[in-house]
Amino acid sequence: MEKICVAVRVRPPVAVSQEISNGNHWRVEDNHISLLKSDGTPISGVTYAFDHVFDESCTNARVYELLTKDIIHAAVEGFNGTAFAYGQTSSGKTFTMNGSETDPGIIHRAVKDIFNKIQMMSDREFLIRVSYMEIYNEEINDLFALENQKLQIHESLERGIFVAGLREEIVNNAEQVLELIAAGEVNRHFGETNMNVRSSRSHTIFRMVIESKEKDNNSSNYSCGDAIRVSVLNLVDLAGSERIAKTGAGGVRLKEGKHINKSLMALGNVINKLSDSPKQRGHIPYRDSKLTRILQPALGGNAKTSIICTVAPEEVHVDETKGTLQFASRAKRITNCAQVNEILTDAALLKRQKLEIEELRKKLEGSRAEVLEQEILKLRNDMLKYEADREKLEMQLEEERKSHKERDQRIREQQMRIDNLSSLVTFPEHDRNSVQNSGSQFSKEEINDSSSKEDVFRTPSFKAAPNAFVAKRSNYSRRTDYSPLPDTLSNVADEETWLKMNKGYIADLDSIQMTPARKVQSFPLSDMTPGLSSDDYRQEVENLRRQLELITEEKNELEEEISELKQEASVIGEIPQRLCKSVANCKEIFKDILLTLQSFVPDGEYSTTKLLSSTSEIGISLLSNLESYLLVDKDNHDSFPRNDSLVQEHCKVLSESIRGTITSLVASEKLAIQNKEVENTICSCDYKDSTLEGETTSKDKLSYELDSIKEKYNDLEKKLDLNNQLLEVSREKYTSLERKLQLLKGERDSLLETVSESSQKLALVKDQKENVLKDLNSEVRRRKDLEEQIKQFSVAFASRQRSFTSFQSEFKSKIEKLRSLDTVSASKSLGC
Ligand SMILES: Nc1ncnc2c1ncn2[C@@H]1O[C@H](COP(=O)(O)OP(=O)(O)OP(=O)(O)O)[C@@H](O)[C@H]1O
Repeated sequence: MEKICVAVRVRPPVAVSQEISNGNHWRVEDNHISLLKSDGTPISGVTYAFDHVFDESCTNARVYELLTKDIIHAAVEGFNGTAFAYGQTSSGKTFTMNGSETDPGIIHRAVKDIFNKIQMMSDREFLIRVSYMEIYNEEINDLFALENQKLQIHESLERGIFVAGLREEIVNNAEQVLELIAAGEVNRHFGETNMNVRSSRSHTIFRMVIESKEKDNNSSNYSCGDAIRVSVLNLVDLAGSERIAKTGAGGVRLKEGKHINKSLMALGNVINKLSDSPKQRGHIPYRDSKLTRILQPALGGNAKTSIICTVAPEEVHVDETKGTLQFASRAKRITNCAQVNEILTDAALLKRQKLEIEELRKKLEGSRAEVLEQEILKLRNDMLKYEADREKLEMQLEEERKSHKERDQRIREQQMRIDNLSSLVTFPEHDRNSVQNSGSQFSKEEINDSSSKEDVFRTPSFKAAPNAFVAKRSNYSRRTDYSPLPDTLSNVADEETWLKMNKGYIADLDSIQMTPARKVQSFPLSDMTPGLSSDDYRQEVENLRRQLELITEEKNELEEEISELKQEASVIGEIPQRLCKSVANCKEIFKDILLTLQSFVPDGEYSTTKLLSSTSEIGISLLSNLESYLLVDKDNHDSFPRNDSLVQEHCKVLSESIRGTITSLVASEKLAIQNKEVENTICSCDYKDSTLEGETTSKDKLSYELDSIKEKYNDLEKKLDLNNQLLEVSREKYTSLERKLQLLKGERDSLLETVSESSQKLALVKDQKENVLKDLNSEVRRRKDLEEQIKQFSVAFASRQRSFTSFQSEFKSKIEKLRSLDTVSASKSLGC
């Protein structure tokens, strides 16, 4: 694991635009860069440290030497490498990557350096392919072939991420490459903005694929000439982030600027995520832009990477410069895991073993007897070890076979479970109907929608198992004109897989893993299919099952709540009926009261009769109104709360008018009494006793009736109050019920969402399962090949054993001869 190398380069304060060139505001000291106050002292807290910080006087040669050279050399040795320039517009990215006539840039120097280094490596032969592309407005164009526009990014097991249809030129020397680059530059999108007269309007990626293998010189060493190293070197000149206001972009420039900023933001997001600790990291959004997708192996993957962040020193750019420095700080935290991408073929392995045997044979021939004996012993031991290894391998194979069978079985079981879950997740038709009938808010559209979604999820999109970012080249020697075009576009690995793949692992190719001499590490099966191991798979299905149980529980609870709500609604529905009844009672009582009152009115008292009859009319009409409102409310729940205030108003009017009537009646009563008193004084004394007695009786009767009326009135008022209270309570209940209903609706929606998510997950699991099945099939095929190879090895071992036995007997006889010679010479010397 190694950190990405990050450097910052400050451009000289050139007058790109007269009004914005106003001096230097940054100080560079060693590998630090600080923002200065107006008095030239550094502002505390605005100092950044990087692997290198280059000031304005620094040349491209120095930048190359310190930052990029190692990566270039490593690429020749078989490591993937990426160098890219990042920074705001006009900060010097293109200058750094392409350079000038007098000071060539990184690309130029890298190309020359690669060919120089190759020349020095006389023991290896190289095949170099170059390509040059640009990402313009989120479209990939081939800079070597104008007709290749809008190219697509693909990912395959063999080649990792690649741009399909991109022209690759096989090159033999640096001059040829530089000519090709110059031709490609012509096709690049440049444009003039307020900030830069020649502003790059696209991201460009110059790519070199370096393949090498040892020269076949039949030397008797331990190396294996058939091992192939394949490395990819990307040299990237990004378009600059820009503020539309500053660049003055409009029309085409504005559109370009938007695309540039968007893809740079995606790059920033990827860098942000990668700079988090692996636990917090989560999903890395490589797929958010073409740029991040292409640079994926260089960002947190199997590559050595350097970033040069260019900044403009002027005060007007301070904010952008700070942004660039923050980006650089985050990038500094990213670690990559680069490894030599070496591919060992079967031929190479056999050759290596043959060389070893040859070496031993030579040793045996030229050595003394004891040494020979020791060697024979060693050979025998080795052979026994090989035998043991072979047996172990066979046992492993047997175990693999068994586990494969078990896995198969488990997958079948999981499939059944998934099918069951799928059928559970899909609401049964009668459920849907019942929900709809019971006034549930499941709309037809929603149900149709969910069912249509389900159909979509059922279509599996195949994603193949992962592999590493190296091409399988068992037939390499026969295919020097290897074409970058994909064999099939269906085997596209997903992002997480790719991420895992690039954590330093290299492809599992053919049967390489069984060879002890293999340098590179291979994936165990479980690593090859991250997230798809049977345990994970079972876990996933288990989670889904639990989720489904929860959902079913929630659904049941919701149904219970809905039935409770229905009950409450029916109770509320009855309230207006009850109110209606009590109003009808009130009406009757009111009529009675008025009739009684009228019966007390003496004949001829027109005003009182009129008063009473008008009160009766008003009262009865009010009560009838109230009754009719309640009857309407009974059928129409929506109007219920609105009419409530109206009813209260009517009740108020009614009680006031009744109160008024009674007051006027009491007043007329008093008046009648006064009149009577006056009459009494005028009347003769003879009649005094008898009249007084009669009056007292009628007065008592009247006051008794009045009291009973008052009582009835009070009862009526109480009842009205009660009704009002009831109305208030039912209104509150109605509101709370409505609130509950809203909540339930929300819950139901979220439930539907969860169900659809579960369906999605199920579909995903199905996909994964299919992938696992496919993997398993390929695994079976691989196992078969393996078995075949083991057989071949067994045969080879047997023949070797035979040759060793013959060697042994040959050497034994030689030793015997030597011994007899020794004995003869000893006896001769004794005889002498
Ligand atoms: N280190 C440097 N020394 C001298 N001149 C420089 C340096 N860096 C940049 N320049 C000059 O500044 C101007 C803008 O630089 P350049 O075009 O490389 O910027 P850029 O970051 O690539 O801009 P854009 O993103 O708009 O393409 C050019 O004229 C370039 O020659």
